[in-house]
Amino acid sequence: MENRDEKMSVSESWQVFKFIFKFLLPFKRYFIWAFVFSVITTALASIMPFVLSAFMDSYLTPMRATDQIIFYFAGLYLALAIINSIAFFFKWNYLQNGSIFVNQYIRKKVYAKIHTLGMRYFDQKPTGWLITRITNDTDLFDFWQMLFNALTSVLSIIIAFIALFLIDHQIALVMLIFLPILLLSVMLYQRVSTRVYRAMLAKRSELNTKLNEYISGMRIIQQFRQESRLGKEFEETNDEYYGFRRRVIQINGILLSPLVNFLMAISIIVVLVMYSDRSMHTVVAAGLVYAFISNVQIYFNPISGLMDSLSNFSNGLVASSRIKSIMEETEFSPKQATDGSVNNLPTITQGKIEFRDVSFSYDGEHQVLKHISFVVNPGETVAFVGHTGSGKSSIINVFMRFYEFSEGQVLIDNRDIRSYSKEELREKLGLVLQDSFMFVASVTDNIKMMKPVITDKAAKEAAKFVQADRFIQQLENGYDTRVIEGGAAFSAGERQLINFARTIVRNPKILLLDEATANIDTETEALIQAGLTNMRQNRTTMAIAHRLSTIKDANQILVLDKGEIIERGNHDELLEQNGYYADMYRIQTLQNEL
Ligand SMILES: Nc1ncnc2c1ncn2[C@@H]1O[C@H](COP(=O)(O)OP(=O)(O)OP(=O)(O)O)[C@@H](O)[C@H]1O
Repeated sequence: MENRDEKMSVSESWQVFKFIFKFLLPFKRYFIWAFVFSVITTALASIMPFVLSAFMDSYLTPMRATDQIIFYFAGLYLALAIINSIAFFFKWNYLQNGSIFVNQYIRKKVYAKIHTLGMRYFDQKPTGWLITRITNDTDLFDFWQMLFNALTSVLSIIIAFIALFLIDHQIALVMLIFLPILLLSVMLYQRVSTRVYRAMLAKRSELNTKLNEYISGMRIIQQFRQESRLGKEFEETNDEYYGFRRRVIQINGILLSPLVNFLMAISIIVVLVMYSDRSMHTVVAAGLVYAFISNVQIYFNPISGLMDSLSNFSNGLVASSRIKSIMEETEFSPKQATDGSVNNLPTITQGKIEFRDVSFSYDGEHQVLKHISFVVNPGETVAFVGHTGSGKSSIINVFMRFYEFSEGQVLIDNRDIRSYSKEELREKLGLVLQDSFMFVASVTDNIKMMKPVITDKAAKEAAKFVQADRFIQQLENGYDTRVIEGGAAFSAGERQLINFARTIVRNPKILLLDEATANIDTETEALIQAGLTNMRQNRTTMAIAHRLSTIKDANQILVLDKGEIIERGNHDELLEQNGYYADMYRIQTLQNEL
């Protein structure tokens, strides 16, 4: 994706620009006001030297300037300076606020969009890449500022030129010669700086991706002593990033101000030479020379700003093209037929589940589920067993609507799963994964998942129900103990118990247990098996388990192999079949005995 940074065609840039404009429009009034105040400050900057020039030429000769005249000119100059400062204050405020609002708005939109995307999208995008888009790229979305700066720079040049022309049209026309040279330097700067700047941004994105990977994988990194290798890798990327940053500084240092200042110095010399030449034949008013030179400065000064704006503009376009690609992403989370409607939505009352000839692939090429069919009656438990990678979790992924399936039908209470609203499915399907994520909040809030309708009492009851109460009571602050990010201070088993409570407090009709007891030691497991049995009462359950002892009592056990069901029946029936399940069971029993 970063490689897209290299070059954008004109039509691509235009598309991106149109896309950007949609986000800028709601905030246009900030920029219109900023522009109005900017016209005032620019005009005043050009006018103020005239006041001084008039004073210098008319009164700066012996005995001419009376107290009253000095007072009059000083007052006028001061009044203009005050108006200028006030106008500058408003210009600055409108501009900065407008930019902040645009950034805030686009970030909110990108974040909201990400929530509509399906798991398939997240499978493909590194987390660090996404974080960079939402944080850094949205910051580069400062188009109003850039457009504004470019516009006011041009305006400033035009006003200054008019002033020069009014003072002395002959010398003013000579000043025009500098314009193509200035434009050439703008183009040169843009070409050189954009390339380096983009490379720097790409490195920053890479750095974020790496950082995210390192922090999330810290445990494995430490376990396998990867610190020094990854440290070196990080250092290399970091060095490269700072290398590009230094080059950006060097380019700016050489091209941005010094070049423009140098050209300005030459033009001032030209002005002085021309005025000197003129003074040979006629009287040259010093005040006018001062006003002219002041306006020459106003004429040149915006050029560095213009260079900067144009360069930021093209970098912003690249950043925006990446934001655009997220906003136009169509890898949505699977749609429900009832999306958008609020009335007559069906509800799950029984909890009957049926898979009819379901096939599924993550990438559209490799089928990971092939013609899966089974029925689970309300209140019954179906268990999936099989080798690693045989497709057990994929059945749950399909059922949870994390991914769209291509063939067959999934039914709940004899209705197509797509006919239920997302909210109904999230409410009635309780998923317990192998490892559960905990949020930075109290234990109670982690059970309630910040849902206000769930009372503290209900949260505690749920914890008791799944046998989590005992360990929570032993925590320093009991249910009020604050959980640190990810629940790192809890054991995996403790996190799992809280997860059980979190699931059960919502009273789901259907339970999905994906290796739910894998992280719990045998002693704790014995304790919570009772809790799990309670949880399963009056609920339809789909359970995945490697330890067959935990699913012996399931009404139905489906044995999967390479995405197909190869055996089905209850524990006794499967032992009788003497196939794959019976083998697995014998091996596990033997291991336990040993
Ligand atoms: N997000 C994904 N994108 C692409 N392929 C995937 C994805 N998740 C799983 N797979 C592939 O689908 C197949 C089935 O995986 P699944 O996770 O369903 O197996 P499983 O039986 O649950 O395995 P385990 O017991 O190890 O959890 C595997 O070949 C796996 O590589």
